[in-house]
Amino acid sequence: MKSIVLLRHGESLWNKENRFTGWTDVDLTEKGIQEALKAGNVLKEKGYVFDKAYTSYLKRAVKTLNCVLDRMDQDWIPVEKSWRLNEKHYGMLQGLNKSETAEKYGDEQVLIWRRSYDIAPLPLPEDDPRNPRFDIRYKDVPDKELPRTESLKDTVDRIIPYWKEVIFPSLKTSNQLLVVAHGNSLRGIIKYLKNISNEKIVHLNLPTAIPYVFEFNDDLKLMNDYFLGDPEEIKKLMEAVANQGKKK
Ligand SMILES: O=C(O)[C@@H](CO)OP(=O)(O)O
Repeated sequence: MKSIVLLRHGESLWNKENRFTGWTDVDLTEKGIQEALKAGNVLKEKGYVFDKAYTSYLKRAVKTLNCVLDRMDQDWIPVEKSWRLNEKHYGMLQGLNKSETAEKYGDEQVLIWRRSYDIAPLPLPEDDPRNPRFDIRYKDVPDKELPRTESLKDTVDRIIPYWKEVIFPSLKTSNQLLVVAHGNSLRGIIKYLKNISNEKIVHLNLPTAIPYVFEFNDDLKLMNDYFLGDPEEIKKLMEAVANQGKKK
C-alpha cells in the first residue's frame, strides 16, 4: 500500500492567541514545537520512510516539517515548498481575535467565514502592506493569482492543480509522501480526496500536528484513511478547534 500523510502544523503563536492567521507568517509556540516532535516520534514508531515531503511558504508549516524529519532522522529527504499549500487567505479578518469577532458579528457569521465553502471574508485593500504582492517570497507568482482574501473554494482552486500535477503523480514512483500544511489548505485537499460535499466540509476541523494517513493501492485508488492517535483524544481536539470561533 502507498500512502500520503497529511499533517497540520503544530500550535502557532496566533493559534495560542486565537487570532485569524491565514497568510500571516507567525512562528510556532514551544507547545507547537513539542507537538511537531511528537508527530515525528509517532511516524518513526510506525516505520514511515518518506520519499519526499511538501510544505507551504509559511514558517509554522516549514518548521513543523523540519521537527518531524529531525525526529525521524530523515532530514535529508527532498522537500518541495509551494505557495499553493499556504493557508486559506483570511483577508481583513487576519489578526483579529476569533471569539471577539464572534461577540461582534455572532457565532453563525464567524462559522460562515471560517468553514463555509464559497463565502470569503472581506478582502485586504489593494494597497494594504499585507497584500502578498508586496512580499518578496511571492515575486514569481503572477499578480492575478495572489489572493487578498479566499473562500475555501478559492483555496481549493489554487491547491488542487498543484496536488494533481505535482504531489499525486509523484506517488507513482514513491511509496510514502508527507504533506505539511494548514487547517484549511488540508481541508481543501481532504474534501477533494474524499469527495466531501460543500455542506459536510463545514464540520471538518483538523487538530494541530496529528498525522492523517491516506492509503492508495498500486492503481493509486484511495483505499483507506485514518488519523494516527487516540480517537477520543482526537475528537476532543477537533471540538476545541471548532469552539475557537465561538463567543466565550
Ligand atoms: O486562523 C487560521 O488561519 C486558521 C487556521 O489556524 O484558523 P481557522 O481554524 O479559524 O480556520
